Amino acid sequence: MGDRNPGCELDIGWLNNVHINLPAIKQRATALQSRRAVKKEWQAAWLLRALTCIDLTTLSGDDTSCNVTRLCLKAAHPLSPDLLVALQLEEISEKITTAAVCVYPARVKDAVSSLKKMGMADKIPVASVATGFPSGQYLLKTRLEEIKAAVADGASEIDIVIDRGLVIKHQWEELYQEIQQMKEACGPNVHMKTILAVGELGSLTNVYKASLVAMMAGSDFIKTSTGKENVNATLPVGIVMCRAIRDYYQRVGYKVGFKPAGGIRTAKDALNWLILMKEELGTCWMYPDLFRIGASGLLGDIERQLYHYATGRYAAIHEFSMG
Ligand SMILES: O=C[C@H](O)COP(=O)(O)O
Repeated sequence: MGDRNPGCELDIGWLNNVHINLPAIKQRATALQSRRAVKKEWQAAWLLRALTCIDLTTLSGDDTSCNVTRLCLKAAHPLSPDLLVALQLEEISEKITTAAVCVYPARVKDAVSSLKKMGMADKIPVASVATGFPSGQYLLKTRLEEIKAAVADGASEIDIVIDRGLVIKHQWEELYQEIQQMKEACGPNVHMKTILAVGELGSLTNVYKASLVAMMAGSDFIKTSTGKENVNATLPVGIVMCRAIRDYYQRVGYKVGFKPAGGIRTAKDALNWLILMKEELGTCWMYPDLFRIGASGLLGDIERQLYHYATGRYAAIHEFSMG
């Protein structure tokens, strides 16, 4: 990924000048899904692009070094050799990896050592969730320590969660300061993605304001959800966050990345998110330096659709090495 977002002063006036037109956002989300059809070789190319933007994730209570190793193997070799041949991609197979792996802080060492053993540590970054994921309901001191520990163990990307209470109570100054401290805890070389947990923020207006505060405080990416809320990544929320990113870019001059995450399971979902990026932010936001999809269960369906494109038939999900 490129430079880090320097952030800017907290601008409360900007926050107070926000109006979200809910029916228009919903209409736009519906239109995005129906207007643009990506078919045949274009669909295969878009699915490959989506694959390279995935933060391949495991965030389960029963994660062990074994399934983290398997995750890393899958991230490094997401498509089977047969499928790569069928797609005529064998010559560039080393370029076809997921964007990162994403794990709990306690599993960072496992992921780093697995990738090192595969010779992929320089190519696939390890992202760690942190700051009391998924709730964020821990003392700030503990949350900051968690970031530092994950970085010390080798994480080069940190996905922080915010304290949703600060958004619900409109404590923008406190939110700004907490995120700034988290950025500082990440150190100079680590990219920070800020998870807003949009399903718990109460309104799209709050989503827009929280997006702006997160960017003003220096977040390199803003991310929709932890995957653990009742409502996770939805297109209306994505539109609002992308417009906040666009507004921030126009005013501050820095391109912040976007990561939808939570409940993204199908190739069609992935295409819809890519369409949203293209239409709302433009093609430069369709690459892993500015776009990630956080997903634990998406890769299997992308593989399945690519298999169908290459062979004309569908394979069962269990025919692939990991769904
Ligand atoms: O950060 C990524 C999310 O936790 C993934 O959510 P998911 O398991 O619903 O794909």
